[in-house]
Amino acid sequence: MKAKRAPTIRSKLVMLVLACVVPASLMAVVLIAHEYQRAREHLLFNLLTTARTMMSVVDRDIASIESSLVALATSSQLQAGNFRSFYAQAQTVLKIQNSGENTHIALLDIHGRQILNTRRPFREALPDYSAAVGFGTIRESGKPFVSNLFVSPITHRHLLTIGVPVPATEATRHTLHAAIYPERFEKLLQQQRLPSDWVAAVFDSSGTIIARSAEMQRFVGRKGSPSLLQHMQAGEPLFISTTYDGTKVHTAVSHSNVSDWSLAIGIPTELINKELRITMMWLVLATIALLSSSLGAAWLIGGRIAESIHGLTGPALALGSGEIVTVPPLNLREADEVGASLVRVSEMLHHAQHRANHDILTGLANRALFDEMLNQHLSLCERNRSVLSILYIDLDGFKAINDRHGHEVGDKLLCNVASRLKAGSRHSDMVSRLGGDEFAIIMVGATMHDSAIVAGKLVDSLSLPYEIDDLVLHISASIGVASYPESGVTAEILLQRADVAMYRAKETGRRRVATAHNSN
Ligand SMILES: Nc1nc2c(ncn2[C@@H]2O[C@H](COP(=O)(O)OP(=O)(O)OP(=O)(O)O)[C@@H](O)[C@H]2O)c(=O)[nH]1
Repeated sequence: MKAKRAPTIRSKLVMLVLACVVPASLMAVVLIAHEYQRAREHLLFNLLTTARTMMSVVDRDIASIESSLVALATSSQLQAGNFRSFYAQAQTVLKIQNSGENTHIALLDIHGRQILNTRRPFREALPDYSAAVGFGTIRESGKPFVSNLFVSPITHRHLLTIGVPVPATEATRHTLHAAIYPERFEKLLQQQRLPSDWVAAVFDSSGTIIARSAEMQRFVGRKGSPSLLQHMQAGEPLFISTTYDGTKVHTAVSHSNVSDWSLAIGIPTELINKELRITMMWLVLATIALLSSSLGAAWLIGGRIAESIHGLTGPALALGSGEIVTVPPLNLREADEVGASLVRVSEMLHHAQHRANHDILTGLANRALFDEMLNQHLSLCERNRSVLSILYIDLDGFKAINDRHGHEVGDKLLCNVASRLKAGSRHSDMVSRLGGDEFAIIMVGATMHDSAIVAGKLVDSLSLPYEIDDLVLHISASIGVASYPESGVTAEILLQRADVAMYRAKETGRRRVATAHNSN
């Protein structure tokens, strides 16, 4: 079965970025949605409060007209039946109230006929509109009455009236009416300075539009949309209605018990949602930008880290093969620390290997390395049909130095001997200390004759005086020489032959060289 590949540093960093950015983005979406919901509720509350405020403004206006009518109804001229003077008085009241062209006053007699109308000259014949202005209702209830919208029989324009009974005897009871054109309420709505997206409209009790804060002429006299009327009839203060052209509108309605009118304010649902959509779009764009830049950075950083770690592979392999490792700067602290450890370990390994194969005192190869190298060289000699020789060296009179001057001096003497042996042999020769005061040299490519000459020179060199710690010491050396292949073909035989030759050199007077083929 194929082993599952471990994830790379890059993929881990990419996952880290995703783990950081994605939850943060989701959290932002939730917060924005929550904030939007809160803002929407606040907006709808404002919508409803404004609708109620505006309805009360309209109510106040109606009340002010009504109180003016009530005051006029008590006029002495009217009571005395002096209609000409009353006509002038009514015009003065309208002027004082600054009602302009939008409001007129009409007086109806006991039969509902218009006696006077400030819109027309006094005594001019006037049409009958008693049904529209609620003449019968006022007479029956004796209370003020606010009419619905109707078309004036005089001006043929849309009109509303507010009527009050005139206190008098049953026989002379009149009704007094203020005729108001819808523009008066349009003006009122516009004075409220609604935000540009908001539209307010006043509806009479039949659901007909009396006034509108925008596009008044297009809508006045029309019924509200079926959806709007349905919600209004159900008495809902806040709802989503649909306009004639199918637009969804968040609507707030306030109903007046004074006039039985309603005031509705609407704001297109689309406008409310648009804001959220724009915020969400920015959030998505910001998330994409953040995610791409973070992923790009993660990819780049991951690549650099991977590069630094890959830089350790070569040194690690070199360490395995026992080489001394060098690690270049990897531009990542952790990787540099691992690299430094690899270098330290390789040095420790190297020292351990050196200690295992070398003599601690003199630094020369020890017996183990001597045996290993001798066997290797013999194999090569056998394959290449070449020759080698070994010199077996034993110092003469070394014990006496030790006994007389102590081991410390003896040690220093051994080190001096090692130096002279190395100086007297070739670089390709291997000098080793076999133990105590015994040394051996492998001379690759050297015949018995050649090596005996070198051995002779070494005997001379080793016999020169040694200056150690203000002492001048004298020793000599006996050397046995054996050669491959003439003295033997194995390491054991060659070494034994050289040893025997060395002993013979000692026996025959020391400070001399003896060759194996002479002695065996
Ligand atoms: N200072 C010192 N002495 C050592 C060391 N290893 C062995 N020896 C001494 O070297 C001496 C070697 O003994 P021998 O070979 O009999 O000494 P020698 O006087 O050279 O005798 P011959 O070989 O017969 O000439 C002994 O006294 C050992 O204690 C060492 O590492 N340091």
